Amino acid sequence: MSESALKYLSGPVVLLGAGKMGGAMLEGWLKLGLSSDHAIVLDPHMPAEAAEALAARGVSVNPNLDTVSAPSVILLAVKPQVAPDALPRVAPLVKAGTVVVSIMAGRTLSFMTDIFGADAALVRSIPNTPAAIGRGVSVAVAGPRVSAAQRDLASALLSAIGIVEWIEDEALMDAATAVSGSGPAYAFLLAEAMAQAGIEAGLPAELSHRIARATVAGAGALLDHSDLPAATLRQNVTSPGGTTAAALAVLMHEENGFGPLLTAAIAAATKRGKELAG
Ligand SMILES: NC(=O)c1ccc[n+]([C@@H]2O[C@H](COP(=O)([O-])OP(=O)(O)OC[C@H]3O[C@@H](n4cnc5c(N)ncnc54)[C@H](OP(=O)(O)O)[C@@H]3O)[C@@H](O)[C@H]2O)c1
Ligand code: PRO
Repeated sequence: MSESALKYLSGPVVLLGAGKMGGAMLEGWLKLGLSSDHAIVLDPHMPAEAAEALAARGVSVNPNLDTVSAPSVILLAVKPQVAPDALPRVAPLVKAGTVVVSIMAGRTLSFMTDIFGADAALVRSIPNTPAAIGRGVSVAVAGPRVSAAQRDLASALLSAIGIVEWIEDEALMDAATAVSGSGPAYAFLLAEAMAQAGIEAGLPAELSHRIARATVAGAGALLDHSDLPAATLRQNVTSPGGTTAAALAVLMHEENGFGPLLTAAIAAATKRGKELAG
């Protein structure tokens, strides 16, 4: 039900918050066939130029809410911290048949139920920024009122920006957010840190940045194209007694290596997700 789900919606898709992630999702939907006259963006401080560019493509930007007909979907893409102010404004738009999909980190189905009511069909999800090139990863959990058709529609909206993994247990969402939601930042940090380390090892700065970036990107592409486990791809780089083995002895140190460091980082992100729950 992917493309046709977006092409033949009965009501509009309302996007609350057209920032980095919401904006990338809107682009994905329009590319996959959502008619622009079925797209409504609510983002009160959007720069005039961006609002005009969307309006020129037929998207309705910040219309009077009284003129909005029963939405098929409302996608909540504001920051979790502004949710208590921003969400009640769209609550009256929720009608029978509307599915509300959140991409807010931390904010729980229970938090949304308090705003939209116990009868509302609610999905909590977490995408990531490779969504901007259609390579996102989204993890999603459906609330009890979500019908099979609404789950398919939420899947179609999230599939427009990459792959979707549905889970049944909402308690896993903060850890999933820490791994895939925040995860691209860890990979970008790896490229930054490798470039800096190369400079400290004597490489000219520009060369170091270029080869570190291309190496992280190339390794990601190889991981994507290969059927081999990541550990095998790593072993394929590692000649016995060679240079990689010397580096990995540092990076795979049981106490101070990458493993315990990432475990601590992901625990910190998971904890922050719980704090944002509200
Ligand atoms: N970025 C990520 O990697 C990522 C990944 C997964 C999930 N998320 C989630 O996605 C959500 C958005 O994150 P983001 O990175 O896209 O942030 P962002 O770029 O700041 O986007 C949020 C947008 O909402 C707008 N906004 C603020 N108050 C609003 C209101 N009352 N009504 C409507 N729009 C309002 C903001 O406008 P102003 O700039 O004018 O305030 C901004 O355009 C967050 O909940 C985050 O947890 C983000
Ligand atoms: N970006 C959001 C944050 O940092 C959610 C996951 C990625 O909170």
